[in-house]
Amino acid sequence: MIGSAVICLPNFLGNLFGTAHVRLEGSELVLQINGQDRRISLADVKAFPQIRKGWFGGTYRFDAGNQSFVLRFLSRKTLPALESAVRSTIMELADTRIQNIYQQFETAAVRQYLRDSRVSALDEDISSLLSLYKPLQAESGCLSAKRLQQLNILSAVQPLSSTANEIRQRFAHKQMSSRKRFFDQVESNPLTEQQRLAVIRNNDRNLVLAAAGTGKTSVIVAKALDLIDTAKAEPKSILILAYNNAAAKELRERLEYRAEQLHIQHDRLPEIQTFHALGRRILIDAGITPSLSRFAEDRLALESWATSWFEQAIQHSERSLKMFIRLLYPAINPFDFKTVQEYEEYVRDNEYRTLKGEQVRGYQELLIANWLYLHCVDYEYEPSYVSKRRISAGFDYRPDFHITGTDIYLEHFGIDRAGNTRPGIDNVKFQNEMVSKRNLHTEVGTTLLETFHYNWVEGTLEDILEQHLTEAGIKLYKRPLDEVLDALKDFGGIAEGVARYLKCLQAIRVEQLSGDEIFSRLNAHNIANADEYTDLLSAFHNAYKDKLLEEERIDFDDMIIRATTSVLTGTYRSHFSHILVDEFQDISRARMDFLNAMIEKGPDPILTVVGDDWQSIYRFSGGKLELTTRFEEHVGSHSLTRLEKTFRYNNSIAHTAGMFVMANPEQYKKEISTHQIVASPQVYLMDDLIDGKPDLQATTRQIVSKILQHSPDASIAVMARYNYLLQDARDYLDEMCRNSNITFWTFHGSKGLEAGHCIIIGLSQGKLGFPNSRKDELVVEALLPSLDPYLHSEERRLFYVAITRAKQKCYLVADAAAPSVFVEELLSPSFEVNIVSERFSEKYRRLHKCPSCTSGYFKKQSGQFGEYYACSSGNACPTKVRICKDCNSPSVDTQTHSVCNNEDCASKLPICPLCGRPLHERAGKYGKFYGCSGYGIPDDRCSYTQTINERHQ
Ligand SMILES: Nc1ncnc2c1ncn2[C@@H]1O[C@H](COP(=O)(O)OP(=O)(O)OP(=O)(O)O)[C@@H](O)[C@H]1O
Repeated sequence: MIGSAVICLPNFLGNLFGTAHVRLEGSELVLQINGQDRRISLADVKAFPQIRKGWFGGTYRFDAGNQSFVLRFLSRKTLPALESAVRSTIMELADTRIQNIYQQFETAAVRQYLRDSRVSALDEDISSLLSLYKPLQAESGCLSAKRLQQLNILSAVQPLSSTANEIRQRFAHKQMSSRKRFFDQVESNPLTEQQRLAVIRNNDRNLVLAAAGTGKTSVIVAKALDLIDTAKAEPKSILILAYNNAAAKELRERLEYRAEQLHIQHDRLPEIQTFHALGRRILIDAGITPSLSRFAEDRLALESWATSWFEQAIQHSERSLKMFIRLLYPAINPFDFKTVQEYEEYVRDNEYRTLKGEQVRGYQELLIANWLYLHCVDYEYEPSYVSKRRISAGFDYRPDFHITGTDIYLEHFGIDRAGNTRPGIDNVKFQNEMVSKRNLHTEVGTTLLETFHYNWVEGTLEDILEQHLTEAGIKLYKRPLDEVLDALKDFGGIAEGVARYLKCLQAIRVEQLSGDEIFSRLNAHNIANADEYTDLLSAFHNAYKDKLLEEERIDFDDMIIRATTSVLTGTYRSHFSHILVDEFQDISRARMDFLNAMIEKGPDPILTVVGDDWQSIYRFSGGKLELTTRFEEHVGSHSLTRLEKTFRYNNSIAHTAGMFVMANPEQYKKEISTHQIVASPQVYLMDDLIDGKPDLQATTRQIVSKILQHSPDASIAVMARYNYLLQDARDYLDEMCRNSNITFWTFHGSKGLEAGHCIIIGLSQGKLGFPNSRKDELVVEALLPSLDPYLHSEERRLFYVAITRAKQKCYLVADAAAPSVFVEELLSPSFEVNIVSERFSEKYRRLHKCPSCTSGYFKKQSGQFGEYYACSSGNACPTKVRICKDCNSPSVDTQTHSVCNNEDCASKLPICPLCGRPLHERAGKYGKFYGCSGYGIPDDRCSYTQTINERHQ
């Protein structure tokens, strides 16, 4: 019986101090303190109350809820009756309490996947229940057999923090069998065990980590339908977020089709939205009518607005114009390169164009050229010197600048104040060459003006130029601003700057950077002129925001940012209890903030994200890979499910692509198994040569016709890093496309697609090669989400995406003379690539290897004077190479001979040590001798001669 009114009064001391009395009313203990009643439910007490009788009366102590109570100076006479009544009431409550807690446990951990957020509260309840009733287990008759059993179960699972995983496994195991029929039928093929687990696991946060072709879409479809089929969630409370419209459409179609197969009605399907569409709807719900700016969808309109903004900004202000010119190219300091290779690759892959439009070697040359142009000084860059005289072996003397119409030359020497050269350059040799150049000018009677790297470092380069030229009698005038602006437009400088600053704007918007943050990011990346860039970018960003405000429009970033604010401020209330996100590896900071707001303000939702860290390729639009690779750190505790069985491609493609992408230690390690098993490599490496000459068109056509010959219905994708290569391919394959299934994808555009055969072209080194390693994007790079430090990490993932589009065979077409570094990596036997072309053999590669550059190879080119070899390091390479007259291989100049690189030929052509022209055998009155072939050249006659065995002049 509950409800005997028992009262325990204070004793005389209690009365004196005005202490409480305690009474039991039903299942409530009422403490009367200072005339006020305080009611405590005995269903909340954590342990039996303790009484103590002392000299000054009884003490009553108990814990309830989160509070402990100690009542003193109680009447010793009435205390035992109260204690016994309270004790019996607690015992009478045992049945209900055990049942309640057990039910809570059952609901949270047996009928559902145990959520992390439930563990600690449940653990606490179970632990107080056990401490209260466990000791009474032995007292016969106290508890029913059922309650005893429940108590035992609760005792066995305690503490939940340790047993949670086992409990979850048991749950998953049971679901596997009870939901087998569903899992077998929900997709066109039975789900794999991993896919089933991804559906079953409904922790607060769930990460489904997949690889290409492992059925991520299948998992999302199955998970949504499972929630509906089991009535775990109302369709309206499920939200699926797709990366873009195309992905949302595909998901919608697949979901509708599968739902139909399962007889789930069309109106019982969840919402599939892109982040933007949802953001827009939230804003509408919150009473804001968002009109999308035309800039968001019309790239040309944005470019044209940005172009006129920059033109306006610079055409009336000399300061702004100069700043624009100065910032157009990154101020790279050659002394900052740690290795020669780094420097060579930098020169190879980057372009500095002067206001006159010519390409120069580096930033300091650019400054000089532009300074001359701005001061109306006509010049030629790296002209042939009046004499073909050599300064060093294999290299004609070409001074940096010649002032047109004069005999004045300008050399910019790369040394610091102490006379040191940049790392990797032989200091002594360089100093000797400087002396030789000076001597040559003296000998020939030309004027040499000198500037130095340290002038630039000290900020005096332009002053010194002015001083030298004035002293040399050159008149300097300021070129009118409109002429300079026209020059900028003519060589594409404005367009180049605008394109880059628009990328910066995108990064600033998506990362939501303030002016201070822009500056600190640029600074952290050692960008020279960071303060000027910050001013320029902040002004550009403000102008953009003003433009949107003026037109009362928003852009895509606003949609998400403002929707997040609506969720956080409560103007929009989220009703989604399950949020599923596709392509999580490319999620941006702004999108994650939006998700966090939906979680914080929503009805305790479960978040499931599906992604593949190997396929994260959208950093340029804000993709923050670390949210996936460091999920625990950023998002919190979660259940992880890996999808490692791929249905798209065979073990050969999986092995090559997987090993390649995992070379970066920052990527998750995965063991990919494949549905299709083949015995031989299906990734083929071919060169682009036809009859020994590079011919990409003919090579691609040849591969396509071979594929069609074997399987006329084959689906073929021609893929490249850049669109322009595909544009060409579309043209030259036009005819073949008419009767066959050929598509053209950029690597980025191929995401989510597949074809039987993939032909990957453009795998060369260089500026438009792959991987892309241009430094002019440094400012953009600094503003984008941080990148893992592994070299070319994003481009590596891009290559992984490209290779894994192929279901059967993947053909890599590379420039054998200067293959992409990725192709060089794939040459290692551990990749098991089928190397079709012998041009990739060690011997052939040695034959084309440039002896002066670390990663340069000689490539045959055609020019107005016929064919010639050039080193792939471009401007960075000082080597002079000719075509060997005996075997057509590259032949490299030394001081006295041009020596064929082909070890089987080893032909040696004697050349003139003074001017590098070939020596011809001649007959004289003292016998045969070699004479320089430059003897008959009127303007630069070289009369060098040499006896056949012994040299003399
Ligand atoms: N359990 C399965 N059994 C057989 N085939 C499956 C299974 N799950 C998915 N597939 C098939 O595998 C192919 C790839 O699936 P899906 O498009 O979902 O992969 P994905 O992981 O999204 O690929 P990617 O990341 O490359 O875009 C589809 O043709 C799909 O039907």
